Amino acid sequence: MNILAPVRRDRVLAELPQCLRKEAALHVHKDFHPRVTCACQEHRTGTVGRFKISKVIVVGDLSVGKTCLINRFCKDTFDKNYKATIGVDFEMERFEVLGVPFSLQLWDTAGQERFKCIASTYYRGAQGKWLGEERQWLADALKENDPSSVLLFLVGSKKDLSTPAQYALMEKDALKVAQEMKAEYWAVSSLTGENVREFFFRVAALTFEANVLAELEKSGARRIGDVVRINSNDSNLYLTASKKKPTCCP
Ligand SMILES: Nc1nc2c(ncn2[C@@H]2O[C@H](COP(=O)(O)OP(=O)(O)OP(=O)(O)O)[C@@H](O)[C@H]2O)c(=O)[nH]1
Ligand SMILES: [Mg+2]
Repeated sequence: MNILAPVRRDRVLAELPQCLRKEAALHVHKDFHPRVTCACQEHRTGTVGRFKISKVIVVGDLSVGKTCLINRFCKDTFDKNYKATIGVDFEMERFEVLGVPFSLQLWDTAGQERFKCIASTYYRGAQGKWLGEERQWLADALKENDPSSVLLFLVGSKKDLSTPAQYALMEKDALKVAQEMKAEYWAVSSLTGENVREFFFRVAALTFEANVLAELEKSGARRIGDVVRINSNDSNLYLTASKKKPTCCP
């Protein structure tokens, strides 16, 4: 029985959303990895789409706009009054990627120093992150995770506050920082909504892709969709038999 409400039509991804700047992107492929597309077509995505929920942790200095960014995407609202986040909040967002349900838990942490210790306990198991200028955030957040399983995004906030000339100057530096951190660069405005949806869709898509690839890797010889036959008369109790040969995967 499916007790979940259907995924909103505006959270459906049929194609890979593109990066903002090719110079600082996690990858620049036009489409999802062919193994991922194939696995989705053949319903071989394992725990992705069933139980798995990916964690996205938004970190950065106080008042840089973390809460507003999440609220613009999740609730399409914007509050010009600043209310500091205390500890940590979270929102759940459900997507459908290549026909497979996929959930992201968006964790909104406090930028204020005195709440930082609370936030750091939530970093564990995170797969996507957003960072302000302070690089200490990156070090703290990565301490709790295997860096190879984390996707990093460096987001410039409040784009509406700069003139195009000011922005162009800032972007040059930001791209350099993103390259050094091996992060994908984005610039958004929660006030106008510019790039907010594009950014979260890109996060969802790349996280989904990485999860499915990891799942396929894990299944290895035991391909997702195989059946395990148990025969008590057999000295070799566990035999795996492939139900269906994949048709399009290498
Ligand atoms: N002009 C403009 N103001 C913004 C934007 N995003 C956030 N702000 C303002 O910046 C202030 C801080 O925003 P928050 O989202 O609360 O900041 P935060 O990073 O969550 O702060 P902490 O919870 O203390 O860590 C608020 O007054 C917002 O209205 C934006 O895109 N443009
Ligand atoms: Mg906040």
